[in-house]
Amino acid sequence: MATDVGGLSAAGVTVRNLHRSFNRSGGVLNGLDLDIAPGEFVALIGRSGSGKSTLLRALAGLDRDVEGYGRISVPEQVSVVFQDSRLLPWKRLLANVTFGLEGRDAAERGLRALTEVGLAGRESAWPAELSGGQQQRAALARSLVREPQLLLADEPFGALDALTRLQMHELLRKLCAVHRPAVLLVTHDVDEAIVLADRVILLDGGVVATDLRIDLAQRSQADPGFAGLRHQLLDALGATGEHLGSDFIAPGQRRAS
Ligand SMILES: Nc1ncnc2c1ncn2[C@@H]1O[C@H](COP(=O)(O)OP(=O)(O)OP(=O)(O)O)[C@@H](O)[C@H]1O
Repeated sequence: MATDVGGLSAAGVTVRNLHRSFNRSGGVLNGLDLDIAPGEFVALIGRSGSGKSTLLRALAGLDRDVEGYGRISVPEQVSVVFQDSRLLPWKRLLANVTFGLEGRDAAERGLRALTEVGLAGRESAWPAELSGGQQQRAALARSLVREPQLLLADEPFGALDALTRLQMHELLRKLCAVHRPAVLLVTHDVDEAIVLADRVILLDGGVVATDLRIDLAQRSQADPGFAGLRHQLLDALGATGEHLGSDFIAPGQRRAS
């Protein structure tokens, strides 16, 4: 994967002219350009099949075939969180969080990370003993213990109930304020995107079709600017009124897990 993009910050993300197709029926990514500054939180939305996960996998280095179809520059330290926690069921929590971590202070760092995500005292638990929300907290701890410069998250809260999602939003915001990674969050939830991100980008036709900066005084639906941003994004998705589809989440809806 290319890492030299003309002296741009190594702590940010730069994508230039990225193409990806899986068969002859056309491209999923069609010359996509994207920049994410160090410490910036970007939410990625788009209809089902618009290529969100394809882009995330390319940035994560999980799609080797994407090489040669554009230029990608990501920081050295990248962590990925998925919808399911992907904890190893045969390892206790601390061992999961520190898996692959080097250094004599690995356990100490792991315990600190577990405390940060609200799982202090659960280091000896097996993953199966945790709720879905707790497992996602552990997945966040496993990511952040590596001090990533870039956190890639593919619908990390998609399988959680509404209340747990709200708690996870709080947690993620707090963790990002402390650790300051650049973040790319794939989500179907427009509200989640607005509440969490500095910028929301919409993928359509294999390119960034909308790029909206979020400047809310308070990060909640109570902010007077919230409804306008939501309407703008739903409009861009073609999701208002009779065109409301089922492949993303409109206000008041929650995706079934
Ligand atoms: N490994 C693969 N082989 C063949 N086709 C693929 C592969 N990965 C993705 N695709 C296709 O590429 C398109 C984009 O898929 P992708 O998963 O990136 O979309 P998405 O926007 O993340 O969708 P969703 O919101 O439903 O998760 C889809 O048509 C999908 O079938």
